[in-house]
Amino acid sequence: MTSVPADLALLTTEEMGRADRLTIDGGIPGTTLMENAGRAVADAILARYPAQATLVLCGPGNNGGDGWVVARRLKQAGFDVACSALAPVAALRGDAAVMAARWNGPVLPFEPAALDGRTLIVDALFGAGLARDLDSAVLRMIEAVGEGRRVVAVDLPSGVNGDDGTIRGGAFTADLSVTFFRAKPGHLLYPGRARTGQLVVADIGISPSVLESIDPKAARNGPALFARHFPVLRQDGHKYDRGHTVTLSGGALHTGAARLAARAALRIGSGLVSTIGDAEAARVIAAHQTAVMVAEVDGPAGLALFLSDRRRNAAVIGPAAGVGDTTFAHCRMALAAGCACVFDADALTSAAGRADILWRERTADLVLTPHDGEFARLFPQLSGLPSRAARAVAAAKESGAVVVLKGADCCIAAPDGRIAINDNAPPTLATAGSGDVLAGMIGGLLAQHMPAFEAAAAAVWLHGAAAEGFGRGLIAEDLVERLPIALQIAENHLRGRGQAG
Ligand SMILES: NC(=O)C1=CN([C@@H]2O[C@H](COP(=O)(O)OP(=O)(O)OC[C@H]3O[C@@H](n4cnc5c(N)ncnc54)[C@H](OP(=O)(O)O)[C@@H]3O)[C@@H](O)[C@H]2O)[C@@H](O)CC1
Ligand SMILES: [K+]
Repeated sequence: MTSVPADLALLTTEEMGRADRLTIDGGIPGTTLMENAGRAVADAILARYPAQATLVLCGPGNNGGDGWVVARRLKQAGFDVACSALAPVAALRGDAAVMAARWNGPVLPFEPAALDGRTLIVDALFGAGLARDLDSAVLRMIEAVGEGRRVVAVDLPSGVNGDDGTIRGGAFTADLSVTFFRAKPGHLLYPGRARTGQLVVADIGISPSVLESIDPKAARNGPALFARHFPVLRQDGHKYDRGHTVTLSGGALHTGAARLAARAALRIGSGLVSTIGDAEAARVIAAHQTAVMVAEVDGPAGLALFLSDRRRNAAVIGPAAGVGDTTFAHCRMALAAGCACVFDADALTSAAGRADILWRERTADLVLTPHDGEFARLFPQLSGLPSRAARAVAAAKESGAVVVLKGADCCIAAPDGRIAINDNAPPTLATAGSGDVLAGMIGGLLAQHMPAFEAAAAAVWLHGAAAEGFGRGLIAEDLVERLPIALQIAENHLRGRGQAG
């Protein structure tokens, strides 16, 4: 078994290199893999675009090797094709040299003039082997390609770092990227994701069995990642089997966030949910809630007493809680009570500069849900890491918590190094209260005894699925009401009726 589901695995460039080597060592020649790779790109083009004047930009390594194959295959299919090679063809080595020798069409100098009259550009300059920033000759070519032409990237748009989606000096913006065997983190992480265009993952003859020894730690988030741990509704089940989520409210004028979180926890299946707050807040909450229970709880000591009932097994602290010592004390009380905790929003800001106390006092599952600003306050020492994924993984290792680094490419990281990258969130999710709903969803799944990493991954994916297709006008309340639809979509995926993943 691999740490992440084999179908959803994302491979770093080093891991992909191992997959290639294991396959070649297993008896499939490198030239066969390269021929399969080039054919897959050509087929993806032929399936989408009419015959047209095409330029294939070939780099000095095996990515360029794929390019010579694409050129030959498109020419065979009736395209008018020329190649332009970054390095002298005579200097090519290995499989790439073999494929270049099989090309019997024009090879133009690597100059912007080569683009004249060509409407389709195949970018086969660099893929997994990108080792440094692009030089001026390549940047000039990218600029000359401009926006009027269609770009198809082989493996990755040149300039995108496959490991983390960062850009090395500049990068092509592709309409279509065809990668091999498995997607790479850089396809899903911004800014790389914005350069990737439509992503096709092609089978080039590498057996999924190589993943056993590679044991990748990164995955695209999807139902298969959390299905095994998702709460099952038993015919003879009872609401008390499905946990009790507690969401802590801010003051009387700040109860909405905890109420949203509570309703989301209930919708996602928590058997019981309580929203608690001080005397004034409790009265406001009581005027709004029906299925969610309300309790008056005053201060950290009151919270400790309330949570001493072990049936209240998950707590969401932070939404509109207020920044300061009281919220920090609430976090410590929740940890001491031994329930699973979600710390969000003001809980995270309140912990800035003293978060190590929380990491030491953690007794059960803990999930942190920062956006980038909260993350920087909580983990200032990690802000220099090059990507959001790297920051999330390092923070999870440091805190012992599952870290949900929110954003369009939300990263969910576990202390053991696993990371799920989410890609189903529409931009409409960036709306007030959306984070409160997510925190409540995670709390509701923790209450149902789901392990923290899978609970967080499931909540993030369902949050995206709930928003998908709604369009403009989505508000946080809609998300909660659409959770049953999202749950149904997840079930359909798992029955193989939805899209892969
Ligand atoms: N392995 C396999 O069997 C299979 C691999 N496949 C394909 O191979 C690709 C990986 O091939 P790869 O490892 O040769 O790396 P690649 O991306 O071609 O670049 C390396 C070359 O670029 C150069 N270079 C790097 N950065 C540069 C820069 N900024 N500016 C200028 N030069 C730069 C670098 O030079 P060096 O650093 O050595 O000086 C080296 O010459 C992979 O993405 C997939 O498409 C498929 O065919 C399936 C089978
Ligand atoms: K490329």
